[in-house]
Amino acid sequence: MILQVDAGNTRIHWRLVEIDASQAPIVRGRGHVDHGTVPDPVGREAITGMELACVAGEDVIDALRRAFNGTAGVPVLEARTEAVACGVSNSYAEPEKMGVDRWLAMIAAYNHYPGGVIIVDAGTAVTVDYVDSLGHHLGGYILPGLNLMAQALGRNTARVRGGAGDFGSPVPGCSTAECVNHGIAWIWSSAAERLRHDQHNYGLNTIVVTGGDAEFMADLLGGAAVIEPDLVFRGMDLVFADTEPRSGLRG
Ligand SMILES: Nc1ncnc2c1ncn2[C@@H]1O[C@H](COP(=O)(O)OP(=O)(O)OP(=O)(O)O)[C@@H](O)[C@H]1O
Ligand SMILES: CC(C)(CO)[C@@H](O)C(=O)NCCC(=O)O
Ligand SMILES: [K+]
Repeated sequence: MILQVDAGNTRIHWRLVEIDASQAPIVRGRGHVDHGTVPDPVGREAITGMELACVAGEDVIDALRRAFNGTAGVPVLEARTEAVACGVSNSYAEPEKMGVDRWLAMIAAYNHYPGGVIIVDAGTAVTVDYVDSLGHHLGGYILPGLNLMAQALGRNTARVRGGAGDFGSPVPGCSTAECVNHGIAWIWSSAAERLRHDQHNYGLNTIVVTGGDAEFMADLLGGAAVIEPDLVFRGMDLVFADTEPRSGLRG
């Protein structure tokens, strides 16, 4: 079995994947980056490889490497952003500067949704990427995530405090908490309109949404979006398809 780990800036997500024809996910879990959580799935001895995608700090990568190389002795493959992979070509002049979560999500989305795709990853930050029907990354956006917007307001003002994470609807707010929360809903509903506009303009078939706030974003996009929680992991499935131990066991 392969342990896949996606380490973001807020949370670490992981899943165990069977290496047979099905390559089916078996168990999954998540932990908080702050707590230095290292995935500890049942039957660690059954893990024959680890695949890692990390946009968190080097300390997080080191902790994961130590935990698995050290105690389990399994090979650790770390995904890197490249200029070209699995049909997708990167628009960055310096591809290694692009977060590998974005890159893997683009690869998975392009390979599963033909005809051009917009990828929205609503995590700590919200990233938006456009990939056309030929696999060309047209470019993207990096925005503060929903919680980050509320936190930034709270941190930099004396009297503005958000509510409890329920952003509600974009109607005008009538209290500080409502003004903050509805403001966030309002900004993102405008962004959703913009996304649908760009989708049409650039001729992209599908909008795929992933990340901790995927449902919130998909609601704003109405029927226009597909929620795909495992986009980063599915990108790993593709970029690591020909590496050990996957390739060996597939025969
Ligand atoms: N139980 C939860 N714990 C933490 N965040 C949550 C939770 N439920 C929803 N969220 C939302 O999910 C966001 C984090 O998304 P995600 O888990 O994709 O983070 P991440 O992978 O660390 O992000 P990134 O990849 O941008 O660093 C938070 O900003 C928050 O708005
Ligand atoms: C933007 C985030 C934080 C989203 O997780 C990540 O992809 C990242 O750290 N990116 C590096 C900068 C870039 O992608 O251009
Ligand atoms: K993420």
